[in-house]
Amino acid sequence: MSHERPREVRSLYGSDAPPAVQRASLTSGAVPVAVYGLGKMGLPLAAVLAETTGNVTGVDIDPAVVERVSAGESPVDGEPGLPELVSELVAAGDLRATSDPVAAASDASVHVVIVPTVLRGTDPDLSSLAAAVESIGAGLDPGDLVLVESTVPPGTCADVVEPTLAAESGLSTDAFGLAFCPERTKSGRALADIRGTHPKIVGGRDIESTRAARVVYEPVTSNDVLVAPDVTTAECVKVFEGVYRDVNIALANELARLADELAVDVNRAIDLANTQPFCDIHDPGVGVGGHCIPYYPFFLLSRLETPLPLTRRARGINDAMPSFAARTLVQELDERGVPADEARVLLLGLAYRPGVAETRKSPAGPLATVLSELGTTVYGTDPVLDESTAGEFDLTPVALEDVPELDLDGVVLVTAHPEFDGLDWGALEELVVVDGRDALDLSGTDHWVYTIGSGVTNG
Ligand SMILES: NC(=O)c1ccc[n+]([C@@H]2O[C@H](COP(=O)([O-])OP(=O)(O)OC[C@H]3O[C@@H](n4cnc5c(N)ncnc54)[C@H](O)[C@@H]3O)[C@@H](O)[C@H]2O)c1
Ligand SMILES: CC(=O)N[C@@H]1[C@@H](OP(=O)(O)OP(=O)(O)OC[C@H]2O[C@@H](n3ccc(=O)[nH]c3=O)[C@H](O)[C@@H]2O)O[C@H](CO)[C@@H](O)[C@@H]1O
Repeated sequence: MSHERPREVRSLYGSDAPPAVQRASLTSGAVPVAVYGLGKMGLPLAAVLAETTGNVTGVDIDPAVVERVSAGESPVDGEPGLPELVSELVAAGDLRATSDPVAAASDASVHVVIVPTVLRGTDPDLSSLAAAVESIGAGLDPGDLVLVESTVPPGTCADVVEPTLAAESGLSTDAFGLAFCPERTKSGRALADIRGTHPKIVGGRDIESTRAARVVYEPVTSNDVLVAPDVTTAECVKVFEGVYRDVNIALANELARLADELAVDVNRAIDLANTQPFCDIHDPGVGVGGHCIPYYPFFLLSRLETPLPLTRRARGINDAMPSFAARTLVQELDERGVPADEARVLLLGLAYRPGVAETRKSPAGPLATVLSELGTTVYGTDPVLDESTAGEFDLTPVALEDVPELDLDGVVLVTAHPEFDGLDWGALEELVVVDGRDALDLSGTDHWVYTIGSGVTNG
């Protein structure tokens, strides 16, 4: 009896092999995959793709990242399961790393781009994306598929990625596939999110690109793969999610300002309003930080002619929250006879979100600056940051265990890390506290407490 070997394909775009053969080729490693960018999101993505296909080359321009991944180590901290997974995959030969993007691009037939788009001022800087795409173009073959996961301004795939790939490869645009497939992960949950917390969105430059992108992601996610009508719509999905969040939080912050005039606890009003299924007002707070939400509005604002007054105003409202917190603190200190230039104030939590060692756009930055400019002595403590990172701000970093030794007048809770639950507030001298996250219950202490959204909650 003769056993015919199942036909294998090496590339997916334009393949007329049966879907089962294409899927089996991907999951058996016959379709080589390259992932460009091995950062906080790129490495988890490369790992999940390697787990699915057994044949992934990760590319990074940082030689230290390549060296560590090649040694089976994870340079990314704070992602449960990632160190073990990288170690296993590298030992098995399923995941490799290189700093030679053109060699990786020549070997691979599926190329996944997950490099960052940062802002220069308020302008999106596409230089990392352009560099990665140029390298891919230099190694691009007919039948290859390029999948962009990096969040980008809508229009980037059509205006930048496709022409660059065509120019660098010398191929006509119908020889290769291109789809935008946004990363929908949250730091600290990357592996679980990539494996299927949310539906995966794919939007191809043409129907064939969308089809080929589905072949890649269907075995990766346990969730649905949803098709966007085109590549630019898929780009909008990710940016719109971020803008929605920013605008919604701005509404919450605006409503929070009513607490004093109306003498109501706006936080509780929001909680109760949200029991109606059509209402989902987010949480007011001391500000909106991180590497995503404060940036994405500018992916629209800086590139499009249509005025977007709501989006722009929301950014301004959220950016004004650190000053509001500082003003509230300084006013109360002043009423107690402690002028700003004699006050000693501690910022609790400098990272932008609990449990994530990231400080970009953290409200702690402007808060520390505003207070320092008033002559206040500012300290900061954060259990997830090392001293040099905490020292990036206009403040003196202190370890959490040394907080009781400080002779403080005021505290602002910026980020409610769970480690702060252990603070013995009763042992601290009477303080002015601004709770920027509706996270403290200091009833039973002598501290005067102003909670953003609730007003004076103790004192
Ligand atoms: N971090 C998140 O929570 C998150 C969530 C969703 C989406 N995203 C999106 O994912 C993308 C990547 O974000 P991240 O947090 O992983 O970034 P990161 O800053 O942690 O890592 C980026 C990596 O890319 C590398 N790099 C830069 N230019 C390169 C190039 N030309 N070729 C190869 N490697 C290059 C850098 O050396 C770095 O290791 C961004 O577009 C971001 O918007 C991030
Ligand atoms: C829906 C969601 O989870 N999206 C995530 C988001 O993740 P993130 O890590 O940026 O975290 P967020 O929770 O959005 O917080 C940002 C800042 O807003 C403050 N905030 C938050 C909620 C609120 O009601 N009131 C607030 O004031 C908070 O303190 C912090 O400073 O962006 C990623 C990249 O696109 C996404 O991938 C990821 O899905």
